[in-house]
Amino acid sequence: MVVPFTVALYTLAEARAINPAQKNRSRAFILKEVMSLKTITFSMTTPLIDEYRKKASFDVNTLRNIIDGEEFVEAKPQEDFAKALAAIDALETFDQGTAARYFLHANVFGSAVRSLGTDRHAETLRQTEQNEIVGCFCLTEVSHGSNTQKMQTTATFDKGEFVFHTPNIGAIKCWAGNLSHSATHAVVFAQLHTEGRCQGLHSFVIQVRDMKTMKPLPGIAIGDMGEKPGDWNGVENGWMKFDHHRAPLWTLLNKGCDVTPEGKYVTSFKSQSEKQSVTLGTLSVGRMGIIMKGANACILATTIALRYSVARQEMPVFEYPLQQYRLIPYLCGGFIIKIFQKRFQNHFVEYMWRVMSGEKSEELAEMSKEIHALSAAAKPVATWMGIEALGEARRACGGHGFLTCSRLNDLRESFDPSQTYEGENNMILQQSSNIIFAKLKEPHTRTPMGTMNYLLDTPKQFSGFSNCIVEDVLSAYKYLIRHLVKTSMRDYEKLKTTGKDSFTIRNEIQVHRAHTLSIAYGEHAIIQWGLEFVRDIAEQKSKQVMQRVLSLYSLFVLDKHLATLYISGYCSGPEFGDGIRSSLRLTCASLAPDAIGLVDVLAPPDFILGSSLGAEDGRAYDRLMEVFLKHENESPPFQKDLANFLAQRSNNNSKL
Ligand SMILES: Cc1cc2nc3c(=O)[nH]c(=O)nc-3n(C[C@H](O)[C@H](O)[C@H](O)COP(=O)(O)OP(=O)(O)OC[C@H]3O[C@@H](n4cnc5c(N)ncnc54)[C@H](O)[C@@H]3O)c2cc1C
Repeated sequence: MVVPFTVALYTLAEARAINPAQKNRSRAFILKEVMSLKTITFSMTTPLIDEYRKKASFDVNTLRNIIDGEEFVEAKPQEDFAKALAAIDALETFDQGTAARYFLHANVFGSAVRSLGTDRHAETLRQTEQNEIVGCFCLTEVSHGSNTQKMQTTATFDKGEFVFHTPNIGAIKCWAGNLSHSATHAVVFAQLHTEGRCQGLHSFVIQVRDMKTMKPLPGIAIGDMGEKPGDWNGVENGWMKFDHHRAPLWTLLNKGCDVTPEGKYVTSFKSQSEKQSVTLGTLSVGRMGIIMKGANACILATTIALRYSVARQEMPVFEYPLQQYRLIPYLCGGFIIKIFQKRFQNHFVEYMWRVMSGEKSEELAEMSKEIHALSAAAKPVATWMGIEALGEARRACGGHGFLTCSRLNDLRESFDPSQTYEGENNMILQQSSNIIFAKLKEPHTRTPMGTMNYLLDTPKQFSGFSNCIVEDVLSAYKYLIRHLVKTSMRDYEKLKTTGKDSFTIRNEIQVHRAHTLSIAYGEHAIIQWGLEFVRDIAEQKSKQVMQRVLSLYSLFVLDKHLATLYISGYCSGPEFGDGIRSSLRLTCASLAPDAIGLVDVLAPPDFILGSSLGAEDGRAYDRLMEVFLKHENESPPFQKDLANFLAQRSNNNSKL
């Protein structure tokens, strides 16, 4: 059974409850089709694409079950959470807007209340889970997004209540999905003022609309931010302005801190930064989900472009090695990022389970930091690859790729903001490197998920290739990461002597240093977990093809670091660089016969893919003609005027 699609029922039912029909496509229809996926068969109507199917060295159904099967979602005790995430994964290949709305309500709003609140928020949580209320998440303000410390909305203790206020235009909350028309409740981040001083950024869960009239409560103004491209138009990204809005004390999400009825601030956090990192740690949930968007973007892009490439006659353009090189690595990226995200999600579900069970161990605190570092590194790595894949796929389909019916431009627009929300990619990479630097000050770097275990090792320089190219790639990454840690820290220490503050110094060591370090850390973890997954595959043909899929992904991402590897002294002379690049070309060519089979493993059914170029029967031209013929309108009125104008011009010219 294929987990993500069969469990779509769960999400679709839930999502429909909170999402007004934004589109004409019927979700009930999708659901019916989705449920029939278990018995999916190919229609075999075009000899050309079927010839390519026959070239696959593995069985598509077997590999599909290995990659996407039920056994892949291991988190049995927390099945509902895992299923909900899997269902969102399925849903967003069809419509990111609906998926985002549901995710924001159930996972971002819900998780914030669950992880930052306490028993007194149990009723809000129950209402969220039962869809009795609709939630949104309000962090960003008009003049501040990435720099969360500078948020200006205030929540001031006054006579046993909090008074929420927006001091200026720049402090208006904005971008919150679900807010414009639907949200009844919001998690709001505001500077908490009590005992005559600001206690820093805190989170609150407040009601924002009357449940019956759906009008904003007194002291709250809400509006919509206007049109956006792609699926995001239906997401209701809204703005909210407070004018001395009063809310009860229990609205403070009070894990680790509270305000007494007398207005006294109490906290068990040792420092502001500890509190800040716990408060914002809730964003990891969103980031983890967004990693899957990177995989989905790669899968949708290459499904469309590779199927079209084999249909593009006379000689299919697929046969050009450059065309293969432009697409197959992204297909491999789709597989490997998906594998990584599923494992990460299993860890995360386990972590959440332990937190909810009340565990307070040092190991759990370590895990929280590691989840934060890894999600902040892997989200940029995955989403950048996904957006690149969609751009390359659009170009690889030539002019027809530009047509709306290819869906590639729509997809690119819809996936684009994944680079920005839940932490702008470049910004959150800083969080990842900061955690790595802090970890390096400890006596050992062993971590619960094992992604930092190697940080204190002394990696060796390149001395020749082994018989496992992925291991070779991992060795190069370890050296690269060590080099980037050393150079970043060296520059940090140097800048410290100039008297600059740590915020400035951290910003100044990003280019070619900490920024690249976080990317390399994320890529290393993705490859390492991919290797462990592939090693465990028992069925030989699937294992062999997945070894090549992993090799190609690993070589493709490492290739981008060659210059830094040479600068670092890891290698000299052409052997290493030539070796990596020739392996890259050879592995890509070796995967060409398997490419269409691999696409079939992860491709959604046609009605979800929604592309004339990428349909599974390979009849791209017939489908294009269907679209062309739909636009064969009655003659437009201006044609008559045009004919008159042309006749007049011709008369005038003949008189000259
Ligand atoms: C479709 C969409 C949905 C969203 N949904 C929500 C939501 O539901 N709730 C919510 O609260 N927010 C939401 N957001 C807002 C989003 O989280 C912010 O846009 C994001 O955090 C970036 O903040 P910003 O837009 O203020 O950019 P800025 O912080 O102004 O950044 C602008 C640019 O400057 C760079 N920059 C900033 N600081 C630094 C630095 N120190 N060093 C180097 N470069 C820097 C950034 O990398 C970025 O490229 C959404 C955004 C989008 C596009």
